[in-house]
Amino acid sequence: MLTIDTINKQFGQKQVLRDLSFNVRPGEMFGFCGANGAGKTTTMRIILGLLTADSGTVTWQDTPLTRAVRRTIGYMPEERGLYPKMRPVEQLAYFGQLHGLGSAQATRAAEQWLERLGVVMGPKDTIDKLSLGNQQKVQLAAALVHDPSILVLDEPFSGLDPVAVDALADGLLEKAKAGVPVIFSSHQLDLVERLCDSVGIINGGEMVATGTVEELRARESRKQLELTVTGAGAGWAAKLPHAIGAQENGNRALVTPDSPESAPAILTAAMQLGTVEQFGWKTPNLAEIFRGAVAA
Ligand SMILES: Nc1ncnc2c1ncn2[C@@H]1O[C@H](COP(=O)(O)OP(=O)(O)OP(=O)(O)O)[C@@H](O)[C@H]1O
Repeated sequence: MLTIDTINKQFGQKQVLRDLSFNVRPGEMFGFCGANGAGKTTTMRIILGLLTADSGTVTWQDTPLTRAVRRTIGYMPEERGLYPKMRPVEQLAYFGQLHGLGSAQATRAAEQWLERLGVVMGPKDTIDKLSLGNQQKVQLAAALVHDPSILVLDEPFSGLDPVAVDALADGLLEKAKAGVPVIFSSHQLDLVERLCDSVGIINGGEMVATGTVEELRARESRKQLELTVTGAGAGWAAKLPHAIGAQENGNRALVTPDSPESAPAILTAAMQLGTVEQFGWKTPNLAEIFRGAVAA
């Protein structure tokens, strides 16, 4: 298991990470979410050993990460670092060899990942001739080419077209299935919700929520009621008792009760206003869970 335990990091006077902890098991996809500047990249750099934490530890299988283990991590940095005048296959094969692959094996892996991620290029194109999205795919291939034992990817999906998103998602799921722990940061919460076994939400350098999407959902559930009421007339939702918030949209409304126990009273009142077609707790999606967690 990859364990990030009580990490703290300060830049100058600014505390950027505060007692940050989370685990990622072999084979687990961990979605790392947080607003801009929340501390995701800093955390990933500490995992990679590119930055040193002021306190706290990063361990893999209960042992502090050595240089040798860190060499087996597939890392996609936020700032992309490719050699613009190299051809993608040469670049990737070079990275593969730096990580210990033989020359033929590295070239074969490079070609496979370029094809798999659908990099569109001419046979002689150097990296600077590729579109930004295709350069991004080459950068991703660089993290994957050496068959990493851990994957740490900083916003790997940003800027990719939907076909490339699916190709990368398949590639990551395959790695996870093979037992690799995969951490990726993303602002695309629908994608995180679809792909990840577990999620961490960081806010101001603190982990404010971790768990499976289902666990986070359970914590956020029973907060909003969804109602459909016909024949009640405009402004009906505002007339409901025990509501501290109501968004009405025609026959439908989202109502925030003052407490979960107020739901029956709200239902009774709605039945007096019109015909209740539908009534129940709203299932929050990850974006709503995220907003709730960072606002708390
Ligand atoms: N080298 C540095 N020196 C000073 N401050 C830094 C440095 N690196 C990051 N920071 C600050 O640390 C905080 C966390 O930044 P970080 O890049 O980790 O956030 P992030 O969650 O990855 O954001 P984003 O989603 O925008 O990429 C920010 O306030 C940033 O300005």
